[in-house]
Amino acid sequence: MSNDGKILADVVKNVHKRLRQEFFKTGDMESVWTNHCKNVSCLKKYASSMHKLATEHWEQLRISNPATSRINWTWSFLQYYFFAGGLQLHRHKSNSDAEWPKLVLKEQKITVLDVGSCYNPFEEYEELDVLSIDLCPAIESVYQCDFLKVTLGMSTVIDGQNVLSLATNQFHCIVFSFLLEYFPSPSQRWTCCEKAHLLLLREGILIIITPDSKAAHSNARVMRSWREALSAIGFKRIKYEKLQHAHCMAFRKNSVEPELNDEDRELLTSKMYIPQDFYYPSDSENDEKDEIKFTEAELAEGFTNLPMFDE
Ligand SMILES: C[S@@+](CC[C@H](N)C(=O)[O-])C[C@H]1O[C@@H](n2cnc3c(N)ncnc32)[C@H](O)[C@@H]1O
Repeated sequence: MSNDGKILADVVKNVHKRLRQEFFKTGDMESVWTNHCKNVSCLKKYASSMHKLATEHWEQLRISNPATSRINWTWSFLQYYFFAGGLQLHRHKSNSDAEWPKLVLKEQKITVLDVGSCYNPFEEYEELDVLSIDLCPAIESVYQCDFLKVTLGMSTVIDGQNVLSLATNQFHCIVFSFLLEYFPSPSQRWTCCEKAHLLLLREGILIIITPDSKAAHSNARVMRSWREALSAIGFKRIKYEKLQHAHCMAFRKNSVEPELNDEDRELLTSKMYIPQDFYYPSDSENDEKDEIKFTEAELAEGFTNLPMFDE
């Protein structure tokens, strides 16, 4: 394994682990998150490590084996849905009422909100009009924004490098690529999904990509649980694929926001779990459990160092 890749992956993994430890110890998500957001040096180190890991290490795998890439998968799904008849097919399948304002592209561009973008991996595609946001951007073309806290309103407001507010019913697509497992609490994951629903145009697409090097069936229950939760707010999963290192899913916004009471919300939130929510993260930097579950090749890529892998 390249030592550089391992060091970078450890930085990423340890931030996730520390957040989970803090949440386990205190049970107070709000203060854990506030303190995390104030820890600028940690956020910056994470951003530069993640950027380097993705562009210098994972990119090599993308070149040698394009079918492993979450970026390629997303782009190919978006082409199918917006340019090759997918939208029309799913409109027909959903028996939608004719009253829906039809989803149209502006100047043949798909408006994308990439949440937790880090280094703007989708900017390479001309057909995408991407607004990339991150808690701590790794590069200038990504705007600073805490998606958990940002207000949603009538318009998107950007002040310098900061996004202050996001307009509802505006985006054709929202991307959560390796985002949800960053959060130590299911309620934060659920907040993100509810916000995505409000921000998307009807018939728009939420892409969720979550890391996992194991066979598809080993975390099938988790993926099914997420699908059930999202379906309750009008997201229909229309595509699922297990890549070598990730679950890739596309959810279509089929309906407007349903009325949910506190009880519904609590149940749906609990469905947004990940396996590591249920155990205390060990302090050991080189937990043996991590090592034995994966092949040499996976370890070499550093993929095992993202959370879904170290349950
Ligand atoms: C594992 S990285 C994924 C980067 C990129 N999306 C990818 O697929 O390579 C997770 C990113 O989510 C960002 N993030 C975490 N919480 C966030 C929040 N509340 N709002 C915006 N970005 C957030 C982190 O700063 C980090 O850059």
